[in-house]
Amino acid sequence: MKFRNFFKILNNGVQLHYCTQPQPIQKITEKIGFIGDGNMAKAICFSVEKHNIIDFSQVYVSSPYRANLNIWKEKGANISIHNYEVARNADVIFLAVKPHFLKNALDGILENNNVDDIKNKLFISILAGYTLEDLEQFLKPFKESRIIRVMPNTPVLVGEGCTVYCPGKNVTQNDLSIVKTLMEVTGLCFEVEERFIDPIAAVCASGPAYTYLFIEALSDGGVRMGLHREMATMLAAQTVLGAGKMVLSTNKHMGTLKDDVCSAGGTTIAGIHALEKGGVRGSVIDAVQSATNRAAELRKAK
Ligand SMILES: NC(=O)C1=CN([C@@H]2O[C@H](COP(=O)(O)OP(=O)(O)OC[C@H]3O[C@@H](n4cnc5c(N)ncnc54)[C@H](O)[C@@H]3O)[C@@H](O)[C@H]2O)C=CC1
Ligand SMILES: O=C(O)[C@@H]1CCC=N1
Repeated sequence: MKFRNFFKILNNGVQLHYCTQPQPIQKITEKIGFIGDGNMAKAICFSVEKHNIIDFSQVYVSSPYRANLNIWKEKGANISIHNYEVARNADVIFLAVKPHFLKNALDGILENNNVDDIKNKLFISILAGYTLEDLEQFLKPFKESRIIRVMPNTPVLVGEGCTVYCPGKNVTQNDLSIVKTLMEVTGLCFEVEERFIDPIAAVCASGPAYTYLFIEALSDGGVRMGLHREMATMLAAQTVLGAGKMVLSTNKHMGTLKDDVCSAGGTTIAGIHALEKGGVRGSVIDAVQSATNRAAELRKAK
C-alpha cells in the first residue's frame, strides 16, 4: 500500500490532489528489460523494486561493460553483454542508452541474431530528443512492437521523481497501465502530448542538475559566512525541498511565497537584490531554452 499523488490536467496545467487513502499497488508480472545500465536505468529499476512492484529476478539488463553490470547481478537481475538477450527475454524493454548510442545498440541486436524472436514487445524510450517517429524508424525491424516515450528524472530513485509519457501507435491500455504502475510509485507521473516532452525534459529531467548548482552555491554561501560544510549542505538541501513542497501544497503563487519571506528592509530582500543583480532568473530561463533547443540538435544528429 502507498499514498499516491493524484492530479488532473486543467487548462493545460496540472493540478495535484494528494490522496488521503492508501492505494493498493499491484505487482507487474511482465519481464522488464533495460538496454543500457546507467544512471537513469538504475534510478528507475532500483526505485520500482524498492516499492515491491517488481523483483530483480524478472529484470534483464545489458551493457557492453560487464564490470558495470555486477551491481545488477549482485541484486539478482539477469545480466548480459548482448542486447539481444534482453530484447529476446523481456516483455517490456527500456531503451536507456545515450541517444547517439541507440543505433549501435539496436544494430547489435540485429547482427547474426534471429530477429523473429523479438516481436510483440513494448519498448519504453527514455532518450532525450528522439521522437516517436524517429523511434518507430529505429524499431522497424521488430515486428508488432509498441513504443511509449517516457521522460523521467533521477529523483525517481528517491520516490520524488517527475515523469511524463506519450504513447505511440498501437499502444494498448495494458501497456499504459504498466508504465503508470511502474512510474507512479517513483513520484509524479502523467501523460502529455509529445510536443511538450522537450521543454518538460529541459525543466525537470535537466532540472535536478540546475538545482544541485543552486544547493551547492547556497551551501558555499553558508561556508563563506562561517558555517561548517556538512551543516550548510544539509540546511541548503532541506530548504530547497521545503520551498518545493510549499509551492506544491499551498497553492500560493511563488511571488507571494517570496514576499512572505521578505521583511521590509530586512535580510532576505538584501539577498534577493544581490540575486537579481546576478541575473538569476534570466540565467535559469536561458538554461531551459538551451536545453530544449539541444534536444532538437540531438534529433538532427541521429
Ligand atoms: N540522466 C538523466 O537525468 C536522464 C537521462 N535521460 C536519458 O536516459 C538515457 C540514459 O542516460 P543516463 O542513464 O544518464 O546515461 P549513462 O551513461 O549513465 O547510461 C547509459 C549506459 O548505456 C550503456 N551503453 C553504452 N553503449 C551501449 C550499447 N551499445 N548497448 C547497451 N548499453 C550501452 C553504458 O554502459 C551506460 O552505462 C539517455 O538517452 C538520456 O537522454 C532521460 C532523462 C533524465
Ligand atoms: O543531459 C541529458 O541529455 C539527459 C536528458 C535529460 C537529462 N539528462
